[in-house]
Amino acid sequence: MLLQIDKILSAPECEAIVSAVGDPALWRDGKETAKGGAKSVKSNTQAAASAPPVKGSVSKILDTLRAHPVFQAAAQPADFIRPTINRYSPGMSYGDHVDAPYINNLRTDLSFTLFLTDPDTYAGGELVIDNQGHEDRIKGSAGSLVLYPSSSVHRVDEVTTGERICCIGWVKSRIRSAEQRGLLFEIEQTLADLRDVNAPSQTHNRLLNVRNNLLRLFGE
Ligand SMILES: O=C(O)CCC(=O)C(=O)O
Ligand SMILES: [Fe+2]
Repeated sequence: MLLQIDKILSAPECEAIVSAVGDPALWRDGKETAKGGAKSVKSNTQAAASAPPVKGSVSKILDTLRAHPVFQAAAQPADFIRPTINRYSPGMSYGDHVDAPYINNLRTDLSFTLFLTDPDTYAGGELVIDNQGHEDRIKGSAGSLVLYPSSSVHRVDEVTTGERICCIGWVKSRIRSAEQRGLLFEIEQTLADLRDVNAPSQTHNRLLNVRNNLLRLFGE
């Protein structure tokens, strides 16, 4: 399942992060963290994770994701893995590749890209995800996020003008099976619908109990 969530961060929050990581001394060659075939097709820069402004920005982003009900329901995060602020300047791209199955000894179930710069400010830079032979091409507004299975072949098309800055990362989910995670997400959305129509609390609680018991059954 590919999911886009809008307005995870506001425009001023995105601008604040982009300016916090603006010092050129913070940026490293993205090849440093790529493995195998991905290394040869990766051309971007990444903000040094240990630098205080980068740490602060990433921790704000992770706090926001943990508190976001739709992200939480769709990803069921057990761990966030190597969240990274990346940047594509003109001429940079990341060709077709697959992400490593384990990063820092944690299984990568889901990948995310949180766009920090507005799509009007750069040309190119689409995130292109293979979806059973069909290509999903995503260029989100600043503050929006795309969540996709880490098992998909994907790439970032060349940026030709401007700068594409994003926070990317991986999630180890409490629910390993994408099918089970998808069913739980459907239930979660139905719970939200029941709340919207002020369904009797007994009805809501019964479905909530099914959700909770499936979490116990499917969770690791
Ligand atoms: O920048 C992106 O949207 C994705 C980057 C990516 O695929 C990666 O770093 O593995
Ligand atoms: Fe990737």
